[in-house]
Amino acid sequence: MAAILEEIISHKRIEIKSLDTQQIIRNRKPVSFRERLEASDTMAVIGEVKRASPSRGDININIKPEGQAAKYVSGGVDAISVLTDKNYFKGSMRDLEAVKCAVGVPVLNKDFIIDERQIDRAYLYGADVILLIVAALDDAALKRLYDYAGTYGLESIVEVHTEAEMERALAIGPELIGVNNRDLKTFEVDVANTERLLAKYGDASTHFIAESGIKTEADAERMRDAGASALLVGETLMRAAQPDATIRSLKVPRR
Ligand SMILES: O=C(O)c1ccccc1NCC(=O)[C@H](O)[C@H](O)COP(=O)(O)O
Repeated sequence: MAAILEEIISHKRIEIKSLDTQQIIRNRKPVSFRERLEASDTMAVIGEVKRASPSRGDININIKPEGQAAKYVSGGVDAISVLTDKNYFKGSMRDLEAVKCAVGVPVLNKDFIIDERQIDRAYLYGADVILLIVAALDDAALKRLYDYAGTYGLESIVEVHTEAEMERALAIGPELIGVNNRDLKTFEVDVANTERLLAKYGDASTHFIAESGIKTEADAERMRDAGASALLVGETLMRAAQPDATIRSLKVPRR
């Protein structure tokens, strides 16, 4: 595991000790990102609320998440990702809740999930989708957490960066796989990683989401041509003067 991921996960182990295991009333039906993606004739875009990151430091820390989310929606975003980790990304579950209250599109709880209680919390705060990072989980935990999210009707994006992780992800038959272009060992970002992995695995019956380092319409076209049907975009939108216009430019027609 990359050193930064190891460090984040060891903080998560401490964080989850104080998570409440209260009984959760399952009376909310999550909004499906997969259905929206399948109905779209353009590249789907997940806009991310990302105040800061380990690789970039502060990006836009004083942002109002609900205001940023509203700009994303006016650009036609298909889902909104909210980074809720506090220590490394300066986010919170309150950010996610604020976004959920402000928009109707699916909301992704972007965090480092290693325990069922984090999934309970994601549902409780209004998430529709969660992220499971293959590099942070063994096979048994990956399957267990994937299935557990499904009991709430939450969709999971199963994130990979390497071929070995792709093999492990495909073994559980997920509907959504995120291909991260960021190497967490070096922080190097290269959209060619999606091209490389999808040249080998692009025929699998799943939806591929290209994550990280996407800036321009040309990047979106490259990701589409590689076989991705969605993009996850953080820093570019957080720094954009007009995020709505940037989103429109990334929603390139599907082939
Ligand atoms: O962004 C980081 O520095 C980072 C470091 C360690 C673990 C995860 C990290 N990023 C999470 C993400 O996956 C990105 O926020 C997401 O893919 C958007 O990336 P970008 O468009 O490049 O901001």
